[in-house]
Amino acid sequence: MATWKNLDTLASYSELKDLKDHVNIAEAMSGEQGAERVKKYSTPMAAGLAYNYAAKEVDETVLDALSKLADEAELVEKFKELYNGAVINTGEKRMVLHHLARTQLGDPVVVDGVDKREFYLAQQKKAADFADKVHSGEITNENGEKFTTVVQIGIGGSDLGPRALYIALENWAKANNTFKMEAKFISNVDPDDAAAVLASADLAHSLFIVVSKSGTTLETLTNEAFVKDALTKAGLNPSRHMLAVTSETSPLAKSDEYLTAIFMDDYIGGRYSSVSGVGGAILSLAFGPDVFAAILDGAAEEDKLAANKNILENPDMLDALIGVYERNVQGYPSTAVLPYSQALSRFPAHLQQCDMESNGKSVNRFGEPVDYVTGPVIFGEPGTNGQHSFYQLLHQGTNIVPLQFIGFKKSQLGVDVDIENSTSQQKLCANVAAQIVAFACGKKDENLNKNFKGGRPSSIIVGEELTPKALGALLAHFENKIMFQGFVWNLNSFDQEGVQLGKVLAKRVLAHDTDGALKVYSDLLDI
Ligand SMILES: O=P(O)(O)OC[C@H]1O[C@H](O)[C@H](O)[C@@H](O)[C@@H]1O
Repeated sequence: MATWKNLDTLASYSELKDLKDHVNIAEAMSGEQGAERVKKYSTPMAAGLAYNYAAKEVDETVLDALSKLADEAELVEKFKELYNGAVINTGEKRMVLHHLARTQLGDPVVVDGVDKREFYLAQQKKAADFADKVHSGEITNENGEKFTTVVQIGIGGSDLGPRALYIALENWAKANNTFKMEAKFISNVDPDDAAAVLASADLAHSLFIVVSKSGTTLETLTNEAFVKDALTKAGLNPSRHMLAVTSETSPLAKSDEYLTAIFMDDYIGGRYSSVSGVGGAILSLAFGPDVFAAILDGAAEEDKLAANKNILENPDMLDALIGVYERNVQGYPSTAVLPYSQALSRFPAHLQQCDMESNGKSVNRFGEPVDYVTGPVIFGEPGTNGQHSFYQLLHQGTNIVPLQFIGFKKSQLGVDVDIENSTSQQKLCANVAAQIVAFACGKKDENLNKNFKGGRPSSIIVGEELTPKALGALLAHFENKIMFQGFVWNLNSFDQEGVQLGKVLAKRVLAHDTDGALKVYSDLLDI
């Protein structure tokens, strides 16, 4: 059994702290030495991706210290306990089994006589069979016409991951003839969200997936009622247009108002649920079950790498440890995720939930306050758009923000033009290469307003093309990174008590049970 200790009790952490400002990245990345680093500091990921950390503030000494930290914090042992079914989510007293939805890394995990791997596979099959029947026209609307659009109703983990993955593969599926149905998403309780999506959809040919693990989320239940109302007003029978993805114990599971219900369980957290029916139903309907299976394959391959004890061969753990060094030793407050791929436009938003809801905590897994900083603020936008927006601060602002670039050699659609001797794809890739060096090395200028200090660390995940498998690997990489960081910080990364208070107060406002500032704000907003 691994022992769970606070980071500041570990000897290897004291050693690591002595290495503050150990590497001058501006120097290290200049000239021949820089060229050597780019070749050397790269480790393979799944699906042909590579994690290149040449522009991070590391060298052999820092890597050695990080390796000692990984060993002392027993990161691989803790991961093993997690996938073998230990109660890692101490706050909710639950196992954490999202890896099991894509691969069996360890022992069978059996609950009440049910093998959980079998359960997840059965639900995947249920989603796949349902999608096949919709595509073949076995399941149709009341007039016997095929459904053409699928709309997911969900929020948080029941929206962000599936939406990011759908957007990531929409063009790829079109280019590879696997595009089956257009997908849309309704998440916000803002009525303009549902109204706008419904106005853009052909209701008679639309399927709606109500996705809520708990089956009690205010926004999702409200939007479900909103959609049912619209369907009824259009003379359609809602129960012929809706399916549910939920826990077997949730109120939605008992309803007979759905075409089918695909189940998840308490052991897959919302923000880790894209690989369950939460992502499986919509992605199988939109692109076909094989595409969803390929995402799972990519994730499974990455998970296997995450079980490797050698940090140089475990890109997820290495990324996590470098992040801890940046946060706890260098004191950087945030991390930017910068995909140079329009297809990944919602991926930073998904990671924002995944990371900040997991590791945005001030008490350890035993409920005791910790004396060190934990999860960073995560934000990001695709490049090159971000360059024309917030990169000014990243280059010359007073805070150093570590950067996580993602780039692909090929575009998904392959439609391009050659202008001034380069294609758009080449221009895109040229920009990411330029940014890494600009951030790391800077440029001296006597005019301080034009001076770039450099010393701004970044890493890049590089791939051939954003395929379903590469996307699965990318998803798992970040999930595993967040998990390892939670282990280092001795947090429970798998509950989210911090979202509760606001919900409780909102209920009081709606029940007109307010006083003090809450009452005045309620009046101000006309509630
Ligand atoms: O899937 P649901 O139960 O509807 O939950 C949807 C979301 O709401 C909660 O407030 C949590 O913050 C999220 O982690 C969760 O993904």
